[in-house]
Amino acid sequence: MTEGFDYDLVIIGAGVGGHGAALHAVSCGLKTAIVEAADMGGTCVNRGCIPSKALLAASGRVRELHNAHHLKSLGIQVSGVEFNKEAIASHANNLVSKIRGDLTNSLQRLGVDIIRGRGKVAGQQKVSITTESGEKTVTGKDIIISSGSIPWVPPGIEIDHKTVFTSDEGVKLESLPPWIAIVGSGYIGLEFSDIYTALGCEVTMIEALDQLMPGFDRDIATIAERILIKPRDIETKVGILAKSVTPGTPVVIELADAKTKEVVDVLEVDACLVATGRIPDTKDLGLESVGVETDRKGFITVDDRMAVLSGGEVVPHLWAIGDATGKMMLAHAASAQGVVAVENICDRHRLVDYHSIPAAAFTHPEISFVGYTETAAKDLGKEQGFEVGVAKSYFKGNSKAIAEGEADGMAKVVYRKDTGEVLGVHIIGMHAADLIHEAANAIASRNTVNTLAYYVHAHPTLSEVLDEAYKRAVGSH
Ligand SMILES: Cc1cc2nc3c(=O)[nH]c(=O)nc-3n(C[C@H](O)[C@H](O)[C@H](O)COP(=O)(O)OP(=O)(O)OC[C@H]3O[C@@H](n4cnc5c(N)ncnc54)[C@H](O)[C@@H]3O)c2cc1C
Ligand SMILES: NC(=O)c1ccc[n+]([C@@H]2O[C@H](COP(=O)([O-])OP(=O)(O)OC[C@H]3O[C@@H](n4cnc5c(N)ncnc54)[C@H](O)[C@@H]3O)[C@@H](O)[C@H]2O)c1
Repeated sequence: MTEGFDYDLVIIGAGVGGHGAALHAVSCGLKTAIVEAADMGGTCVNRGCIPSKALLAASGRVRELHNAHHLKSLGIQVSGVEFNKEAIASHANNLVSKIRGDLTNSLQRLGVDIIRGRGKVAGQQKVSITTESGEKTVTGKDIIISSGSIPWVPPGIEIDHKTVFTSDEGVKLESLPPWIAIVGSGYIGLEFSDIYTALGCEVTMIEALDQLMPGFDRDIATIAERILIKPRDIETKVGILAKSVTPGTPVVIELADAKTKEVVDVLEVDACLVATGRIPDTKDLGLESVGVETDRKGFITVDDRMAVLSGGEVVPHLWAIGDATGKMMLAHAASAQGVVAVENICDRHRLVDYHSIPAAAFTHPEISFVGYTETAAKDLGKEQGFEVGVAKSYFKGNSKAIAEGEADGMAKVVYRKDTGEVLGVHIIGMHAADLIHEAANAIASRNTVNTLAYYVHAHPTLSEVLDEAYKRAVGSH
């Protein structure tokens, strides 16, 4: 332990980012404390990844069992499917309690001091904490801020947490409204439309930009629309802004043209889920005590070592990770950033390689990607003077997918034509979220399609979809 300090490292926020940083800090021999104002595990464990994936698992089964045509093709007949909303909600809730308990125990077992209360930077290498039993100050040689994010609700939208709500309430599955509007077609909008339609709700999806799923590769978004939106009970309103949402029975939504802002229609629905993005939870963190200002949106500015910057200069011994930095609002990115921050605290130079961090939407089927979209790769190619190649392969040509009767989907590899380096991979199809890691590792090691095309994949597996795409890229198939 560093002399003169209570701790080597004090972490503010025990979400996935703070947890990942704490585990790595202990393995590096740092005496560590973690400060948490609310629920251990933060957004991912309590209101994000974990409960939403539990709901997707249960609702996905319901969808599958309702699909008589699909079951019949496998020789199966099911006479009626019943589900209990409360029991599905309990499955999610029980999973949250279990993972939160496991996360807390893992910290305790490793000797991390958990301090319950609201932490605040109180000058260099000092954190003050408002606890139930009063104010307490601890010193740390280094401080990591991992305070996370909260839902962003656009002006004009009123939340009553019952008829108009965000994912914070959505994951509790308190109601199954017959007709629900979902504002936003990003990750949360997509995943919840999957849950609600599987459980029998009618959905109207409202997206302000002129494309659904604007963050995804265009080919993937087109297929996603064909598989995940069109055949389901989902009406879409694209290029349309939810200008005002008023809670009640019914919920009243004023729809405006996103460009002119003029009201074009009024919707009356049973409920509304607002999934319009997230903002950093960085207010009242005492950053001014060390001369740090957040950016315009409230994110803490950091370099790729995760050191906090003020006016472009590194603030000594202060680090920030996770959603609060806005670099990539994903759980695994937050904990990877935590590991990188700790490595640098230990004087081992390490940078976050965002290019190789994968992302996934856990819809049925799943969508996943890593690296550049085709459009972004082509822009980069123009700038740097290289040509971009694209190779696609389809689940309908994959024996395992056909055996499962789930042969809808595509894998797309985007690569440099001159060197063969893989720039991006995009998959939609069965188990896409698991399949992406081979591509993520390939990008992390800057591997090329020329090498990857000769790696051997077990047969028959879904991983052969990617194998096929690499082989097509080099023209061997
Ligand atoms: C519905 C939903 C589904 C999601 N699904 C996925 C998914 O499938 N995969 C994925 O990768 N990501 C998913 N995410 C995103 C993921 O949850 C976040 O990227 C992740 O939680 C960020 O971790 P974090 O540690 O930065 O912040 P958080 O998890 O937000 O944790 C921050 C913690 O800091 C605490 N805190 C804040 N201020 C203070 C303070 N002053 N003092 C003490 N404590 C403080 C908060 O109480 C909180 O517990 C999902 C998000 C949502 C909303
Ligand atoms: N599987 C996962 O990894 C996962 C799942 C859920 C959430 N998350 C994380 O949570 C974050 C938040 O998710 P999200 O879906 O809320 O945000 P998002 O940024 O992915 O999508 C928000 C969408 O809402 C639209 N929008 C904003 N205001 C609008 C308005 N007034 N009317 C109509 N449309 C409007 C935007 O154009 C955008 O397409 C994501 O950035 C993601 O990092 C990840």
